Amino acid sequence: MINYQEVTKSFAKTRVLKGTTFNVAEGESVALLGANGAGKTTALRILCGLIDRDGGSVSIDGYDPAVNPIEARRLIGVVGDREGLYERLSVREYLNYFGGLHGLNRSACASAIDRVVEMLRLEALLDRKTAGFSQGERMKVSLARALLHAPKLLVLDEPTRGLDVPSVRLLRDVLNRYREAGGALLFSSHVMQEVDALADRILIMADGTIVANGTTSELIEQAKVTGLEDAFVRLAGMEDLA
Ligand SMILES: Nc1ncnc2c1ncn2[C@@H]1O[C@H](COP(=O)(O)OP(=O)(O)OP(=O)(O)O)[C@@H](O)[C@H]1O
Repeated sequence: MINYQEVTKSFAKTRVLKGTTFNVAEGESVALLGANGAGKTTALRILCGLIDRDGGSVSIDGYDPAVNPIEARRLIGVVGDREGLYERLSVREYLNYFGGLHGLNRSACASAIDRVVEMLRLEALLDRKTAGFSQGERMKVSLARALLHAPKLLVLDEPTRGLDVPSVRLLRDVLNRYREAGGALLFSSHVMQEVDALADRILIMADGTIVANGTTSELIEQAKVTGLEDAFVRLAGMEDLA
């Protein structure tokens, strides 16, 4: 469903992506690991059509997000590193607004909101304005927005950052239910436990390229170590820093 080929991107004179290549199949869950500044957010933002790439090609079910952004965004739900809530809107108003942007009519929007509210246990927050929401509440609302149009692929940038244990468990439960319904996931993370629990396959990013790609056990075997964290450190070339 995702075909990401030889993508390049620079900011001023800094080359961040130097030919990044990976695929994600329909219904697959893939984690993107990399040190701080490796380029994970940049790669995900290009995939979602939020910034332009310099070179290479990106396709989501045949749609290039830079050329067909509306078609591409219909297929994906995005939970970014900045949640982008509108603080003057209540959760209900916010979800209604995004339902409208996705072209859902009034009744389709109402049932989509009911579905995500139930899934994320948002009932008590529904008529509150989002100003002052905690990190966990903000994540839930972002995820509700991302799931509203029942996308085939969810893209999440460090989804558990700043979350307490119950919120992480709720997130994991929602993502597992989404996957059971056939959805694909691509998420970045620094938390090995979460990667191990959620990903079918792991991509390790270093110096602007994907340097390793495999299941947890394949990466451990390739690195000749005993755990995922050690495999990550070795394959990402960070042993001198660790
Ligand atoms: N808009 C921008 N302007 C200039 N430099 C940028 C911009 N966005 C990202 N960068 C730079 O690109 C590099 C990669 O950043 P990116 O956010 O993609 O990394 P990351 O792997 O997501 O890191 P982290 O794990 O810390 O979130 C960094 O050196 C960052 O400073």
